[in-house]
Amino acid sequence: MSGRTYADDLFPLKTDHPDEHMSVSTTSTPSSPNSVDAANSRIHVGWMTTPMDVVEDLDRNVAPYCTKLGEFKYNFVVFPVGGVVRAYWKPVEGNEKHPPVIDLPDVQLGNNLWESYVTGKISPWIDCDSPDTDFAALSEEHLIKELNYICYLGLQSMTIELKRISSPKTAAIMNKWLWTKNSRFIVWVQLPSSVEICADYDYFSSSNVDLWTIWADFRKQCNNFSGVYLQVVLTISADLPDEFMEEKLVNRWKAEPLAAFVVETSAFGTARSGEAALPNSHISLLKYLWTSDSLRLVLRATTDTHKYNIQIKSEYSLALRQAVRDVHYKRQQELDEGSNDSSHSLNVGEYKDVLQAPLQPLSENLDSGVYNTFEQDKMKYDVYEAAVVGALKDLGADGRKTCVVYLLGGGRGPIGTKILRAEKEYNTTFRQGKDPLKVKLYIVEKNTNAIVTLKFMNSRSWKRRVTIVESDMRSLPGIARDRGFEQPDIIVSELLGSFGDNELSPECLDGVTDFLKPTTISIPQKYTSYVKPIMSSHIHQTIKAQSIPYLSRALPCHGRGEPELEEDGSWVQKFPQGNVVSNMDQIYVVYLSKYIPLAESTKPVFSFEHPNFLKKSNERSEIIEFVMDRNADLMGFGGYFDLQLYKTVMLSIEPSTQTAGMLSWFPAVIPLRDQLRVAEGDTIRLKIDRKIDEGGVWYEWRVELKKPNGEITSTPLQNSNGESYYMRM
Ligand SMILES: C[S@@+](CC[C@H](N)C(=O)[O-])C[C@H]1O[C@@H](n2cnc3c(N)ncnc32)[C@H](O)[C@@H]1O
Repeated sequence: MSGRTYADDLFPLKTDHPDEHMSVSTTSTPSSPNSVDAANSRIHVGWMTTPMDVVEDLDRNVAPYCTKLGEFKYNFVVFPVGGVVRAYWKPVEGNEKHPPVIDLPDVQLGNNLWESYVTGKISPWIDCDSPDTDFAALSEEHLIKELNYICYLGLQSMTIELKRISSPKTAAIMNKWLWTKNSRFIVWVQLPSSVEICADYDYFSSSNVDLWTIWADFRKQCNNFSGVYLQVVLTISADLPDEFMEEKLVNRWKAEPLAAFVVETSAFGTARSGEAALPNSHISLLKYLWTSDSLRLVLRATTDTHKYNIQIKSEYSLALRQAVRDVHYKRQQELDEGSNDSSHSLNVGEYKDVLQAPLQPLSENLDSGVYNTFEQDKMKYDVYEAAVVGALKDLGADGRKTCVVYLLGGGRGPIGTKILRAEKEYNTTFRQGKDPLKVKLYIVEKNTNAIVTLKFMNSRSWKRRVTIVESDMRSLPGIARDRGFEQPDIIVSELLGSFGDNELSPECLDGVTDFLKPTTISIPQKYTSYVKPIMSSHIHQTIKAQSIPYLSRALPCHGRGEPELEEDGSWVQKFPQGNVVSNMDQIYVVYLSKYIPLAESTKPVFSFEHPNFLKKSNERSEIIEFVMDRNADLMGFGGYFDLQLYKTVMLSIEPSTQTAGMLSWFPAVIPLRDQLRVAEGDTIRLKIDRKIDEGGVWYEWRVELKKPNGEITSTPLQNSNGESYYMRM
């Protein structure tokens, strides 16, 4: 059995092209995982059929046509869905307009081949946004016909090329189709190669437009439909527009559902070897945006050289593969080399762009698996140990013999172990083994299940040195009085979420203030949250699209409401604000991948210092301002924090000071209900409040957008009264 299929015959990958290995980097051997052969099958290069290909009866000879393309190393084809005769019909001015009927017979290819090897192209003459209303109506009618024929053929993907800056009618048809049709295929929206070639381009009125805004408007007109089905394709011609040259503009495509690049043959020059080659600027662009090997490359002939120089077809496909074939491989190698122990034990890749609800360890007891995940982060605990050593050093300078330390919220005890190690480290380093300082350790934990582990640890690892207190720390002052506990010299805690205070560390630690000495040191001493504006239609859609299965309608959620018993006996959590609003008005934890920051640096939001002897309120209200430097869609804000454990000993997930190798906290995301279009020079102001009542804490936020002309608009207030995201005390 050869294992060959009909598809192998259709798109054979092996050729006898003698120059093949010359035109591809000579550094890899065929047996390496990144060899030419591996790249041929891993990187998909397609051929877009154009009028230059048209031969007699092509619409009925798709199979031999594809076989020929396969020999030139193309592994799919972008073919007019109604056939080439219809696709290249030209309406004649003033005449009755009757386009040729769809005539691309399905039985010439197996259904699986239509599915996997053919991307249907909408006939280029179709222009639903034409100012000629009759022609626009005709175009609408025929666009629907072609969409239906794509379904009939069972194609998995199709492409429609935008000819205009503004295509609201085309978008409306696609929007209705995407939202209402059962048969789903991926829609590739192919952008023009520059704004200037658009049919409705006007030098004066189009000055603020770029290719990204053409796409973003189209996506918005399709109500930001899921990027799994609505994707964008960039066209690369000989001249690259500025927005493909400037990094901050190019990187916006990393936040969009980019499907493919259509590279025109006019972009190719000739290498010294005499073969077709792309200019360096084009290669850099492709490399920069090649975020995954699942992206596709499509060759579009804009010249007819290939008719006379058949071999150039393989040169094009090889040059395209060569441009990107190392990118993903090298990136992976770099990641593997740069990763540390913690990242190996926690496979962070699995978490990319996955929404996680922030933990609420105060109101919900954590389980053993979650504690186990925390404990993989060696770095965090090492830094805690260093902070405790620092505090013992300062306190121990007076020669004292004991130091009373309380670990508040001990979990399964990893910081307890570090505190005892810090004692040893301090005695070895600063007391040279003489007059050792003894740490008297108390561990307070309210999770009754974790107490089982703490007691076990005490007998097995800590030689019963630790006093385990099963209690909410806010009751500690009373308990300590009743049981005669000593006041602490040091309190140590780790009650922090991705946005710093969002696991209610301030409220918990304030609860022990009455029990402290004026000299008690708190580790941490201070923490600050930070924000940075971000763009990501993927995360926006993911948050919006969350749904609650019927049987999960009463599971604990994060709003203020409690589940209610229905008349039919089922329980349900009601969201008077609606499910979508409730989704958007929450804070998430996300290992951000498909996003870009819209500012170079973060700005601080809320700070808390401990001990809070002055009993300062933990309510906060801040306005944080950023000036936008490009056209973009603001999706919301990335949230981060840093933690001053003791003096200069810090932990941080704030990007500029991030603790290397620490994985305990992924960034927080504070979303807006809708993506907000901003332009270069606009100012955005995040107005965010931290509010408190007797039952809990919540954030409320909105964004004010100020245009350079002074005009101000505001997004709706989110999470008013903690309806959607309420952190219970
Ligand atoms: C984020 S976990 C950290 C656990 C542990 N220190 C570690 O680093 O692995 C916070 C712990 O504090 C406990 N906790 C939270 N609020 C508390 C409170 N008010 N009183 C006592 N324990 C609390 C939780 O049950 C949880 O075990």
